[in-house]
Amino acid sequence: MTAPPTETPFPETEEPDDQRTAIAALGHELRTLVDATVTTAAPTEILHRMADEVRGLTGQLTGRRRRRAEIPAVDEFPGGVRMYSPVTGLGSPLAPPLRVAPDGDGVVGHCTLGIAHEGPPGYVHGGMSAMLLDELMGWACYAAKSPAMTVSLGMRYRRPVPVETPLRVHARVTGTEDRKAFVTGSISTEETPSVPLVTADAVFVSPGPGRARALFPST
Ligand SMILES: CCCCCCCCCC(=O)SCCNC(=O)CCNC(=O)[C@H](O)C(C)(C)COP(=O)(O)OP(=O)(O)OC[C@H]1O[C@@H](n2cnc3c(N)ncnc32)[C@H](O)[C@@H]1OP(=O)(O)O
Repeated sequence: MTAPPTETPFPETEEPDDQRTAIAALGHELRTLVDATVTTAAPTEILHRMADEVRGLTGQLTGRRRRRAEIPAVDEFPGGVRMYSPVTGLGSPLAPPLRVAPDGDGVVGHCTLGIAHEGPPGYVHGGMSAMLLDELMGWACYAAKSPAMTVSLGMRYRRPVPVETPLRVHARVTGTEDRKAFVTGSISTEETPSVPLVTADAVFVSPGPGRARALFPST
């Protein structure tokens, strides 16, 4: 039977910025590895050797720093840095990562998706498009001073989204009603931002105070 993972907090002497730099450096190398893994033509003996070597490397990432729902010390939640977000996290091997900035009355995100995010050959998986938009629409709610969670998300896939192509994602809150925010979003290429490839409409709801405490006890 496997022993339960031990808690290994960051040493208290480490500055969050130093931790973030190291986390981002590892995230970058892991994303590069993921990209190489899904595009390699290396022979099977190399793949077997790599599997052994990666297993050895994984063994060096000892301990377990986080319990479920615990917010990492390097994060600012809600609305700030999230090092391990699967969308924006510089430390996540899963994230593109999406770079987010304010844009007029909404927010804009920039990223390039790779072959690891492919659905139809040469084009982005529809679930990835939904994930980018869901996240950025959440940022639009936060920018509108109303941190909220998605309760419904409608997607319209108009044209396929190309991989290995710089993308522009946009989102803004179009209206509010009590704790509800109505949000729209779109994905286009950076080259042709006026042509939306995917559009989305969503409803977000800010959890009431009691609900928020129950959902996010670490805040
Ligand atoms: C807080 C910051 C978080 C930032 C993270 C950003 C991450 C990116 C976005 C995500 O991926 S979030 C993850 C996916 N979403 C979820 O897991 C949410 C699951 N849903 C819930 O946990 C609860 O619905 C929620 C906490 C959001 C709200 O529960 P509450 O108990 O506080 O609210 P309530 O159920 O009373 O609903 C409030 C209002 O919203 C309305 N509503 C609920 N679901 C709806 C729906 N599907 N469509 C339209 N309206 C809806 C509901 O009718 C009501 O309207 P009225 O006040 O007019 O009656």
